[in-house]
Amino acid sequence: MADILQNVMDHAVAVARKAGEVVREALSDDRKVMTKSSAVDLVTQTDQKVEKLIIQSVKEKFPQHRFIGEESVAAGEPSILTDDPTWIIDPIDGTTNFVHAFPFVAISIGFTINKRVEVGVVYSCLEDKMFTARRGGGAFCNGEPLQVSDQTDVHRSIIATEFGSNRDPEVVDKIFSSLRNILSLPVHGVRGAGTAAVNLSLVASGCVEAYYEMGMHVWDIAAGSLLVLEAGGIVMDVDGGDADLMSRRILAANNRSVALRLVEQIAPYRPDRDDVKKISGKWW
Ligand SMILES: O=P([O-])([O-])O[C@@H]1[C@H](O)[C@H](O)[C@@H](O)[C@H](O)[C@H]1O
Ligand SMILES: [Mg+2]
Ligand SMILES: [Mg+2]
Repeated sequence: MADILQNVMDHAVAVARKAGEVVREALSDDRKVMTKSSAVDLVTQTDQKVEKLIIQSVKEKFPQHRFIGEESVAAGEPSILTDDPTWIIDPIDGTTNFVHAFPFVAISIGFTINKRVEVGVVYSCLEDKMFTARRGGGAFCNGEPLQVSDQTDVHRSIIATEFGSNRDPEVVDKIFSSLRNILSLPVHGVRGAGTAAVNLSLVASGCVEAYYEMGMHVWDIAAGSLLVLEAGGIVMDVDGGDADLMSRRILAANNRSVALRLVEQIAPYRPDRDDVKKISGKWW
């Protein structure tokens, strides 16, 4: 098992680096923008090209492994997590940033066995930061070990979150209700990098104390959640319950005391799960 996981890690890092090159080059091209679940859920040909590149390369090396890839799911592939070895891929996390050349864009690759993330690689390709984690083996950025912040007081914390791409009025109300509660605690600040994977790497790096979101997908958080755990942090549901990769809800924090103060402030809602087939023939 140990050797397999090392091979997986090495391959994930190599292919993420290659994908990052493609993304960086594409920044100088015209970016034709298409939409998916809503008018602000963007996708480009580069997202699709990079996902193909990653899946093809992994298939050659690990022909038995399964995949859950953001753009494959958008094209109709199922998004079901099984006990089999599975690569969970977000070819461009931060597509809106990519479209606008806002400088945080990541390739996120998580690898699960028995539905548990064993390897996580987040390549923040415009910063050239390669974040890596193996379960039980620590978290690293460009080879340097990561450690979450030791702040226990939420009032002295920075909290990361995102607005996502769901503009239903009830969802927007919940987002603002959580934000108002958290800002008024008060906290030192609220930030959002525009990519869930980078937000998680910021928690792992100790630059922000926590990140929460509802509505993101398993490919946004699979790799980054392991970074946080391996840097000494915790990952849970936004209501304080157990984390569930497919629930589209996450609260990742440096420690339990900060996390539980946030649980009290977050107005929760339940997006459709990643593993629930909503419309026949389409997995959203
Ligand atoms: O679409 P994408 O750019 O891969 O991923 C999105 C980003 O992570 C964004 O920060 C988050 O708010 C969304 O929920 C994600 O879907
Ligand atoms: Mg994403
Ligand atoms: Mg993406």
